[in-house]
Amino acid sequence: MVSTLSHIREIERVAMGAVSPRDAPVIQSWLRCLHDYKLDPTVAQEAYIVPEVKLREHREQAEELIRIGRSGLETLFNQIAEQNYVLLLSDARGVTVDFMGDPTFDNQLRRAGLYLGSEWSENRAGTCAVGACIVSGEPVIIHQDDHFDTSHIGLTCTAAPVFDTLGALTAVLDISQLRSPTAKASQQLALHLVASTTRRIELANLMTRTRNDWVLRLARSPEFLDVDPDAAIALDGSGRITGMTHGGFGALARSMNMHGVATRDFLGQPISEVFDMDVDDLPRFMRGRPNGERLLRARNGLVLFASAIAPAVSIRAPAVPEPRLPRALRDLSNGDTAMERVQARAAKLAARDIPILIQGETGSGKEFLARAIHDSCGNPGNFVAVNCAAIPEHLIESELFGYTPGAFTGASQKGKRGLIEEASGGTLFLDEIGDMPLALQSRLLRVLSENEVQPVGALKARAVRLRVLSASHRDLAELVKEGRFRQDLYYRLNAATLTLPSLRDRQDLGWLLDQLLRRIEKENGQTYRIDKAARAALLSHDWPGNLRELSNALRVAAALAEGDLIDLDCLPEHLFAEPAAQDDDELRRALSDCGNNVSALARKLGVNRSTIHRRLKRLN
Ligand SMILES: Nc1ncnc2c1ncn2[C@@H]1O[C@H](COP(=O)(O)OP(=O)(O)OP(=O)(O)O)[C@@H](O)[C@H]1O
Repeated sequence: MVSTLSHIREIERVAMGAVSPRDAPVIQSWLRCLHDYKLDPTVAQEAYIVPEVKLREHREQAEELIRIGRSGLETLFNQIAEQNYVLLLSDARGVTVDFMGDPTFDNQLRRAGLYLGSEWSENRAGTCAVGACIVSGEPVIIHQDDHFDTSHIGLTCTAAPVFDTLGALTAVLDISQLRSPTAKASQQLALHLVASTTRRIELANLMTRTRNDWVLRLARSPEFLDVDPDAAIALDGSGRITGMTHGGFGALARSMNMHGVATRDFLGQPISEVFDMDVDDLPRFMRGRPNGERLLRARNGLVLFASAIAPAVSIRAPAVPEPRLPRALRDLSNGDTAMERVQARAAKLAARDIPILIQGETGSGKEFLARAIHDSCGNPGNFVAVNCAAIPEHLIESELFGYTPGAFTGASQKGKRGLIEEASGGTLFLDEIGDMPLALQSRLLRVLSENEVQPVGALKARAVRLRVLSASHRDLAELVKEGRFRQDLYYRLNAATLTLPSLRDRQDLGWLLDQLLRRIEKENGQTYRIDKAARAALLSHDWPGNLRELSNALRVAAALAEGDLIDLDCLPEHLFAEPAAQDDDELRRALSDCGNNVSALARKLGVNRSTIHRRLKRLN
């Protein structure tokens, strides 16, 4: 093994610009350690294990990934345990959230940092496989004195990234040995094993998350098509790519000569842009067909084998077929549990004439959902949205109910059909219903009970047939208690409630961001890219104005973009503002009241754990 001193001298020579025979990823990482993280090669630092409480938080956040990845990890561990490898699954911040190793060596492994809770981010540990993999997004071997810190130069570590279906790096799988042969080539098999395990974890994750989409599996050879494909793509009902196994598809894209194209750029594209097929061809690729018929030609000519799996809702439960979500409701989310529940309930309610109250913070998409329910219910009439807070109080009555010619001073000579009548045969959407004056609440109640409307000044009522959806960001039950909202109207409007999650609690924020950007691209007739830092800033903001705020921020960013690149400079400054100090103190106190248990606090405040973690992170 090399001496500590000669290792330090080598790093110093590289720092001076000397040419080195080491692999490029190693040299790039050494330079980052020196220049970006200002690490000193002469200062050795033992491996860092995060405190128990922190580890619990990291594990809680990675809970689903650990569950999905477990069987792949166990299979891999069984293959490598004989050679005294240990296996580490780290999160995107480099903290080991799952670990498998031989308990006989527990003490040595813990000291070396090959243990649950060890943090292998590059800025803390210097060049290491997990850290270099997080930065580059590529599989990597960091063998013995490739490590920057002399404390780690005995180890050999091989890591590969795990991406979520939208291309964000969510975890790194690493296998390491305390002692290994000197030749780095001895780790090539390890590299192959971790890369194929991450490919399988990504596939399992895609299958779990895209139950409402088609999945197209791709393989270079027919034997592996159904058992261990090279990559998989999820497609929505119109044939657009909604997700993929990024590691596997990246490798396929390279063999299709698509070098330098980020796999994320394929999201939202019609499948016909990449392959010689259309959405209607998908059933042709389903299992049971001879492999010869399941050939798929890429646009560049490469021929692959493809196997299609229809949306799982109709496949997995043939006995009680779940209706596929109507198109308009299907596109509201992608992988957010709370939204999936809202969508499923909305689809069932849309089919019946049941009044629905939609609750949610401002900008969380209440009107968007109401419109989707209207579009799904098949009523031929209009969707008429009335914002009860925006119409001046003295006009609400005439706007809603209409009036007869000359009904009051200033009224039009021709009279006016009210919005309620406009909506007859369709949907009346009463937004901010909590702001409707009490007197009008009684008249509205009569319309709903008797299915007729009496315009101002009219002697006779006219029949109407309405579906009523209403929304409020205020707690209507509370307004009823305070006597500011009629209880009977509340029950009439609120046969069922749908509550939209706020944006900061959504698990599919990255997907929403891409959706909104696609919409802006269409409006502007131009495509955009968001760089890593800007994307991270967008993903970590709290979004008090929810989807409206995000959509506006992206519109401004697109306008400010140099060419097609959206970077930090294009984002509104308030995105980087810190929360008020008073809020921070309150949060600390609330956490301490809950015995420093994040889950308990999240339950108490009615938000996701990730929201609390994000705020705590900002508090440091
Ligand atoms: N699921 C979605 N996908 C894409 N865009 C959405 C989605 N939901 C809402 N939006 C967009 O977000 C913005 C705000 O949505 P919307 O007006 O429906 O919110 P709201 O909750 O009704 O707001 P408010 O409380 O102010 O009335 C709109 O521009 C809408 O197009």
